[in-house]
Amino acid sequence: MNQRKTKSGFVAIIGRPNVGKSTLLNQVLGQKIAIMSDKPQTTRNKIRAIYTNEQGQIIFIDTPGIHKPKSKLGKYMMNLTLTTLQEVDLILYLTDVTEKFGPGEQFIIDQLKSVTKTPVYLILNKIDLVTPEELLPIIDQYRKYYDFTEIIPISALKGNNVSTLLEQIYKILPEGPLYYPSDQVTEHPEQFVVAELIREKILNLTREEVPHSIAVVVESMKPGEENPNTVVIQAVIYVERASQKGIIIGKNGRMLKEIGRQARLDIERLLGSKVFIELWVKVKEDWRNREHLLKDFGFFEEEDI
Ligand SMILES: Nc1nc2c(ncn2[C@@H]2O[C@H](COP(=O)(O)OP(=O)(O)OP(=O)(O)O)[C@@H](O)[C@H]2O)c(=O)[nH]1
Repeated sequence: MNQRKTKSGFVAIIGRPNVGKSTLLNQVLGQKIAIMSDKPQTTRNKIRAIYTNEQGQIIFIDTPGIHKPKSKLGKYMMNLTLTTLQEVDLILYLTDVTEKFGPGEQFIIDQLKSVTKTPVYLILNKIDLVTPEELLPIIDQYRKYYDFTEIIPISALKGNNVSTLLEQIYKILPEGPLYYPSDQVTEHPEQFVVAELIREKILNLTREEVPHSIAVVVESMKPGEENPNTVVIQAVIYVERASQKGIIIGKNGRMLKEIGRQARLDIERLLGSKVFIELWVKVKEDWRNREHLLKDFGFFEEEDI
């Protein structure tokens, strides 16, 4: 058979918190796999989303973002991100066109200059919120600081120009095999996605009262004993202080129940089966700064695997 050659490669998505990285991944894949929230800094792990079409396969790496690290965990994540950027085929630097160019963007560009020869596409997101006249000076401003291989304005939310972006990505990717089966959209085990969905519900429902430092660990995910077509999930929500535990549990357990209910609906959609969730809340003080705890939460150096 005369098989057409496919292209494939790894693409890192970087950008300041809240610029729309998760929204873009979800738009590309058409399903909910990366966490979305209107709060900054909710993506902590590398989420790999896998897009396959007749041209080939794009493996997206959603990095935790580049910013001045404040804690040990922050420093760790920053190193993880910088190492990743050396290894990928392309970097998508996502920015929010409604935000003024400031020190945050300058910091990212400085890092890009110092660490990598990987081509960088500047992706100007949220163009649905500005006029074309407003967009041009923004493009000029970014051009002054860095020689981007491409500059592509999109709206991740509305889907504008996202197909152009995909074409431009394929343009730069080398010929290569499909690394993953074509129906696979994420490399992470379902457990990770489930934990992220629960975390998303907590952040959305508790608003400003609970910090992003909470962690969710799915301890088990098994078919139900009575009905094997159902899935029973047991997960622990880790907080830093007892007061946060109170907020998450809520009056008469109402908040925790609502978190579980909303997460269940999303997870049922993800897994395509009926789901039961049991949630616990535990206090682990100041886990951000305790190295030995990082491993518990799945933060480890690549060499350790
Ligand atoms: N109007 C508009 N809003 C957008 C667009 N893309 C993302 N948003 C909104 O911006 C907010 C942040 O989007 P996310 O996708 O969570 O951002 P993120 O970069 O993944 O954020 P972190 O996970 O914190 O790094 C959400 O409220 C999105 O709905 C867009 O193209 N247009």
